[in-house]
Amino acid sequence: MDSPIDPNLGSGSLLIAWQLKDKNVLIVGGGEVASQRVESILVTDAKITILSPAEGLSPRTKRFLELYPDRITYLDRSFTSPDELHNMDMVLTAVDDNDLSLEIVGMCRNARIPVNAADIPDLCDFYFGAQIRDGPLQIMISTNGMGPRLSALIKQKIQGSLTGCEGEAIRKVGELRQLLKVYEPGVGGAAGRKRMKWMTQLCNQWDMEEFASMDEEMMKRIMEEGWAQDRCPFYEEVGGKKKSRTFTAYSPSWSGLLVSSLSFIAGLSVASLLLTRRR
Ligand SMILES: C[C@@]1(CC(=O)O)c2cc3[nH]c(cc4nc(cc5[nH]c(cc(n2)[C@H]1CCC(=O)O)[C@@](C)(CC(=O)O)[C@@H]5CCC(=O)O)C(CC(=O)O)=C4CCC(=O)O)c(CCC(=O)O)c3CC(=O)O
Ligand SMILES: NC(=O)C1=CN([C@@H]2O[C@H](COP(=O)(O)OP(=O)(O)OC[C@H]3O[C@@H](n4cnc5c(N)ncnc54)[C@H](O)[C@@H]3O)[C@@H](O)[C@H]2O)C=CC1
Repeated sequence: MDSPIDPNLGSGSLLIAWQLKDKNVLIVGGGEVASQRVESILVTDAKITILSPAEGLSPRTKRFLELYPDRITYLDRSFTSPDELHNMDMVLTAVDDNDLSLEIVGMCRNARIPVNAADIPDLCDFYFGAQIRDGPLQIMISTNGMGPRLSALIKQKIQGSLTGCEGEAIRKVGELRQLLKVYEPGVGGAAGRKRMKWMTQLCNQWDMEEFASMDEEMMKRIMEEGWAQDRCPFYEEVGGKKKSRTFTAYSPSWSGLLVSSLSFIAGLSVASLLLTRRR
C-alpha cells in the first residue's frame, strides 16, 4: 500500500478509457488518417459523422462507410461553419488544410468541445496512440507526440509478449465477477472487501490460459467449492484439464523411473543367470 512516490511526476498525459457510447463524434476529413480515427471511434459505439467531399475519401474510409452504414452519417461536402459542431461531444480533424484545422480547433475551444487535430499536436486536447485490441483488452502506447513511429514499434514488441488468449481470459473473468456478485451481493463495505480479496487471490493463482478455458460448469464449481468454502480452488480441482506442458514437465521423471526399473529387472535377470550357471 505504501508504495514510493515518483518525485518527477509531470510532462505526460492522462491515459483514460473514455466512454463514448451514444455520444456524437464529428470527423472532418475522410482520408487515410481519418479512416484510422473512424476505426478507433467505432470501437466505442459512438455515433459518428464524417464530413468530407467524396473525391477525398480513402479506400479504407469508403469500406467503413459500406460496412457500417447505420453507425456512420456521411456528409459529402466541405466544412462550412461553426453550426457543423452543433450537438457534438468530440471533434477530430484529419484534413490536408492546416488553416482549416486551426479554425476548427478555435471553434471547438469556444464551444468547449474536446478536439484533436491530426496536424497540430500543440493544440490538441488529447492524442491518439498505437493500440492493441483483443476483445475487452485495449492497450495504448503514447509517446506524447514525440515519436509516433516508435509508438508503432513498441506496440509490436508488446504484441510479441502476449499469448493471444488475454482477451478471452478477461471476458471469462468478467463473467465470473458477475456470478460472484450474485453469490455475494451489495456495493462496497465488508462484502466488497471480501469479494476483492478473493478475486485478487484467484487472479494471482491462475494463469491466463486457465481463465480463458473456464466454462459455465467450472465457474459454478469455483463458486461452490471455492467461494462458498472460503477458499481459492486450484484449476485442476474444479475440472480444469492439466496442460500438456505440465505432462511434459513430469514425463522425464516417469521415463527415468521406467528406465531405472527396467535396468533393475535386467540386472536381476543377469545376476540370476550367472548364479544358475555357476551351479
Ligand atoms: C500527435 C499525434 C496525432 C494525434 O493523435 O493527435 C501524431 C502526430 C503526427 N504523426 C505524424 C507522422 C506519423 N504518424 C505515424 C503513425 C501514427 N501516428 C499516431 C499518433 C499520433 N501522431 C499522435 C501522437 C502519438 C504518439 O506520440 O505516440 C499513431 C501512433 C496512432 C494513430 O494515428 O492513430 C500511428 C501509428 C499507429 C500504429 O501503427 O499502430 C507515422 C508512422 C507510420 O505511419 O507508420 C508517421 C510518420 C513517421 C513519424 O513522423 O514518426 C505527423 C507528421 C509529422 C511530419 O509532418 O513530419 C504528425 C503531426 C506532427 O507531429 O506534427
Ligand atoms: N496523426 C497522424 O498520425 C498523422 C497525421 N497526419 C496529418 O493528418 C492530416 C490528414 O492526412 P491524410 O489523411 O493522410 O490526408 P488525405 O489527403 O488523405 O486526406 C485529407 C482529407 O481532408 C478532406 N478535406 C480537405 N478539405 C476539406 C474541407 N474543407 N472539409 C472537409 N474535408 C476536407 C479531404 O476530402 C480528404 O478526405 C494531414 O494534415 C497530415 O499532415 C499525417 C500523417 C500521420
